[in-house]
Amino acid sequence: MEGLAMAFRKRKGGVPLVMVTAYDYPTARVAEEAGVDAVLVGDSLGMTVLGYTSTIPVTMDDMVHHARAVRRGLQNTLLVVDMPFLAHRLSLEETLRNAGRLLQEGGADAVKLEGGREVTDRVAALTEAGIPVMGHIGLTPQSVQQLGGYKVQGREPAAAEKLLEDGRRLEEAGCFSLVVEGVPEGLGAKISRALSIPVIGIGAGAYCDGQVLVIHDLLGWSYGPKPKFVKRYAHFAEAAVGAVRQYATEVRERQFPDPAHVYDPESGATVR
Ligand SMILES: Nc1nc(=O)c2c([nH]1)NC[C@@H]1CN(c3ccc(C(=O)N[C@@H](CCC(=O)O)C(=O)O)cc3)CN21
Ligand SMILES: CC(C)C(=O)C(=O)O
Ligand SMILES: [Mg+2]
Repeated sequence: MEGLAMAFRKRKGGVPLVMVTAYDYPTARVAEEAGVDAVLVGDSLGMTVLGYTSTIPVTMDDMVHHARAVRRGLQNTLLVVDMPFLAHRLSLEETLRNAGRLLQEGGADAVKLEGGREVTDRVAALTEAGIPVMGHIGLTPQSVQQLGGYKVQGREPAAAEKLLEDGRRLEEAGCFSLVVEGVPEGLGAKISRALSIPVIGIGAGAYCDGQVLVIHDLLGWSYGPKPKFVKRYAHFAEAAVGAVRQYATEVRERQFPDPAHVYDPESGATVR
């Protein structure tokens, strides 16, 4: 018996790994029933379910709250929870305390944190403390103010080389897997080939060891930005508006509730 994160790490080189975000009990149930390999409680929850325009306002308490709901919806699926803005930036001690909360209170199997070579000391400390860490480089949304928007990263050769080296150092520091976001397909391929841990891409092309998408994006239930890498597999927002409209019409036309949805229905329409 070994941990889910270590089992995930070993699956590099096989069938591509599938990760999807979840933010609450129903999205977790959907992910697990669909048979994904890992679920991520992403700090993207700030945008998808809390209505913020970035991930910056998301707090540790937010992450714990949503992780607990997702945990209740999962049985055997690896649960990774994002460290939110600054949760791993203040000190080693704060980093350990925050990651510890995600495991102890949130029920996470592993944490994910944004950053390259500048966070390898924290990756090593967490790993030594028994906390599996997934890295995240490239388009790192917590640095949106510095990046000047959600822009593709690593297009210049020097920037690409730096990201590749960041990946190498994160693996060396102990990451069991690495998310690479928003880079040209060739760089996603190069990083995946260079590392021995699974590289999970989002907007990083077809040659990564796995893919991750925000569940609201793939369900067609997002209201925020629409990155090029998103493919919609359903149209939930449209379907939901249609359903609520129909309900409203039926109430206004006294078609709902009908006898099937009433206790001890009266026999005639004359009661009204
Ligand atoms: N719903 C949702 N899906 C996500 O994938 C996601 C979030 N929210 N929130 C956090 C970050 C933000 N993400 C984003 C947001 C926008 C773009 C975007 O519009 N990118 C441009 C690239 C422009 C360029 O060429 O540099 C695009 O057109 O795809 C990318 C990633 C990814 N993450
Ligand atoms: C998109 C993934 C990688 C993420 O970090 C998030 O959902 O917050
Ligand atoms: Mg995130």
